[in-house]
Amino acid sequence: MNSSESIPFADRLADAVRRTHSVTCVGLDPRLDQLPESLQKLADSGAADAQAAAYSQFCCEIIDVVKDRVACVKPQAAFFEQLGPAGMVALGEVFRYASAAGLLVIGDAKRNDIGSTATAYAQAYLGAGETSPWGCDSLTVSPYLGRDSLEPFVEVCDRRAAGIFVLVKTSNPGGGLLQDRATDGQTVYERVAQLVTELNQDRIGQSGYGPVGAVVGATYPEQLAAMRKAMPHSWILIPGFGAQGGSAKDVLAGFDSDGSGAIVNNSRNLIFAHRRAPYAEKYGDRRWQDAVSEATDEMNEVLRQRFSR
Ligand SMILES: O=c1ccn([C@@H]2O[C@H](COP(=O)(O)O)[C@@H](O)[C@H]2O)c(=O)[nH]1
Repeated sequence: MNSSESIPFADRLADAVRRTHSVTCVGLDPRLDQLPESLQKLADSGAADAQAAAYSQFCCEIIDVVKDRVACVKPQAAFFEQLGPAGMVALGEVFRYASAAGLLVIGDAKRNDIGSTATAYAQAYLGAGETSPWGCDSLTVSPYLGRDSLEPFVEVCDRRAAGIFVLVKTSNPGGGLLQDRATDGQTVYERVAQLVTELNQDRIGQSGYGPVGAVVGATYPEQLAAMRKAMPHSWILIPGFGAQGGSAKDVLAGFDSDGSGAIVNNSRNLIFAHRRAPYAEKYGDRRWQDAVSEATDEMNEVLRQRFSR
């Protein structure tokens, strides 16, 4: 975990992308009804702790499959929180397992609050040792409470060589209701991007990127291109690829001219590949790990080919 790391998160991510030749981020979003049958059986009793154990095993097996294929994973806290305390224990297991496997961990919990409470969230997810049950390398955060709510996260990033991804232009169809509102000649998401850039100032590492990254959806390719230009020193986490309709062509504009600066998340279409064509026919439920492996290789390849054109 980041506790013993002194290399900034942004530089570690750049290294990991270079080493793995992959910009894929595997989203760990376990859903009981989509798990392979063998794991659904583990949760047969319906008890939260049995389901949490199934989620933990599922995610850890995925980590085993993808650890040498991708730079990072993004466990989605919601699916674990849904199970209460047992789920949160499982989430911690997944964070630690991924980290021990050498993957960078992006906790997707979209946290934030007023400054003093934000500090507690930051220490919880990005802190180290006894102050942090989670110790992720980075965390998704909401900008909605303003600059003073983001600063505590940035301070913990400075101390722990961690990173954050601020929600700038989200992938969901309804995000525009607030994010696209224009005031003082700019949209809300453009203003958030400006804030991201301001917070990164004086924090740029050797890779050319700072600890304050941004979330911009693959489902808005034009805005993604504009956001790439607006935040030249931020890593962009691009969700919305695959199940939400985003394609390799759509994400291209999120990258810098040398192919760096962005990672593309795919959750359902990778981790439940055994349920969809062509992998369902080929591997079925019993060889679900092979389906994850091939789907991940395919995503890597599709993105590499796009860059080489
Ligand atoms: O704008 C956003 C921000 C976060 N997400 C999260 O990413 C994954 C997407 O899952 P898929 O199965 O690949 O659609 C999920 O955890 C979302 O909460 C997002 O989709 N859009």
